[in-house]
Amino acid sequence: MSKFFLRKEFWVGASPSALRRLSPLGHQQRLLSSLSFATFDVEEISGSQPAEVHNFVQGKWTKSSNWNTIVDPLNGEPFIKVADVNEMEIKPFVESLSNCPKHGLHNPFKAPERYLLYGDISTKAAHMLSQAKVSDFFARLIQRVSPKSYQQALGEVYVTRKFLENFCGDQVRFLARSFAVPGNHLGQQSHGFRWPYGPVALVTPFNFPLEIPLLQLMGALYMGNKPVLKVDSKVSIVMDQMMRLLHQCGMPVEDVDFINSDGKTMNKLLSEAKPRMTLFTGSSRVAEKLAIDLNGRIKLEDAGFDWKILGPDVNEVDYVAWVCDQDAYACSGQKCSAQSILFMHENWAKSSLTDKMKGLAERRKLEDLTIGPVLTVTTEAMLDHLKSLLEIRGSKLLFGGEALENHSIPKIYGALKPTAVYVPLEEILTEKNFDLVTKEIFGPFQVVTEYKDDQLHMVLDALERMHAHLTAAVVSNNPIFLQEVIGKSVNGTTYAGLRARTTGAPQNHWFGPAGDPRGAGIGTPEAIKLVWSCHREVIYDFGPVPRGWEVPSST
Ligand SMILES: N[C@@H](CCC=O)C(=O)O
Repeated sequence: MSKFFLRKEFWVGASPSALRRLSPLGHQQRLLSSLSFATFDVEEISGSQPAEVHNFVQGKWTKSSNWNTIVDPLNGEPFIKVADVNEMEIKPFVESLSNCPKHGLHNPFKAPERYLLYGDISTKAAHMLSQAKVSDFFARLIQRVSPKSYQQALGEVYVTRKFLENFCGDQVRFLARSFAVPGNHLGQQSHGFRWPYGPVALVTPFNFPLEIPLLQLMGALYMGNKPVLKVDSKVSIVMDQMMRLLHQCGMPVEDVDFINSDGKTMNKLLSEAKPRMTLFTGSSRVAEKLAIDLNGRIKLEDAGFDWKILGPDVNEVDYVAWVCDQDAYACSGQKCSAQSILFMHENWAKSSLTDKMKGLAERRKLEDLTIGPVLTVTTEAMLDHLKSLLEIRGSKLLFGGEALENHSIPKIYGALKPTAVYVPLEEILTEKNFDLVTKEIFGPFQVVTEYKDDQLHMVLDALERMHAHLTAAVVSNNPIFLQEVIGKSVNGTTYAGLRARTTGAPQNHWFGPAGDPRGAGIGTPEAIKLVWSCHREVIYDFGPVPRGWEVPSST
């Protein structure tokens, strides 16, 4: 088949056969019947055969009076119908959440067998995800709604599976491990327990349709909470199918509610059902609003204007250029961990690094989704931002800076070539430019700058002035340099060393912002315990009362 035909077929409607070619399983049949949990064949979803996303509440799948139509990000065809709950329809969700007591569905003193149940559910779900046809189903479904390369989508499924494997067997109960401290007298001992919040809410974004909601959802459940889950409607189809898989793996149907609605309805649900804790992953703007609306009962994994600093020691230029390319442009830059600014030591600036980055960026193509639609920023907005940056004295376009061509990505979404713009460090730091330069563009866009040895303090000043502190990379094997930068910065997930990156945190790395008491984490046992449980201390004091004890004088 000619290249031309492939390309054309791609834009005219992402036909099932063209889409199938994106997956290495290729023409191997994905029989719907062989995926007992799935309600559609992922390759067949199209304008003429739209898939449906339902809600799940009080143990049942439900529809609603309104349907929200999601368009195919590759061709604008309305291809998914989401049952959209409106403000008049939230009652069952409010009741369901309100039925869960503050002490949760389980805790160390109540239904401890449920810790084991969740170990079993994790074992089964991990096993299902380890089957090629199941992981392919989810990888392709992710690609359909949040376009990224097959490898990136499969990576998301892999992280999810590994996470589930980490919490098989007794590992869920070990999350609720308590400790004891001897008391002051015989019979007294203090015990610290991990306690659930009870009814909780979980709101997750479009960019990791499986990894973020699943990891957080399971964390919430492991610790004994009852969550209501809301995923960005553009991608909630993925968790609709995952919920079905979890039910098959033995998850009690009363344990999780799943709602699709607009933000206003969700806000109403939260204010009426009063979850004891809400985990929000998404934009800082919404995060700040929710923090007020929910009186601070919230944990956040919000935006990141994530930085990478290349230290004075230049080594492995090809490798470092490749990591920069992945960090800035994989998933079209739509990772909260994406590299937004690169501070290069002048030694790197003299190397071939930026040329190599340009070469790598130019390899990316829409055909395999190594570059693709930007779901929350339009092409125009990205080009306008670029224009404003190019007005700064001394700035220049390094590469990209143009809209993608020959595509049918709808206008509501962005389509930009991987872009890097150089802005001088002195200019970044000015009062006038700082906010502009450090504005996060959730797309394939990065700022590059350069510093000299005696300007490291200016780089550190820039880090100090930034607002979000999610991921960071310090690319150097010089321990003194690393010490200086790590000691004077705060980002929650910081990679250090020649192979440092900002993205691609697997389930075994804590991932989350630091420097904010509301900061949440995802992935590790520590993240689960911090986000989804609180400390409860039970102080046993059995006696005996000392022989001969007498009532003392009042104090
Ligand atoms: N593992 C993903 C982030 C998941 C977000 O919570 C990354 O490293 O970009």
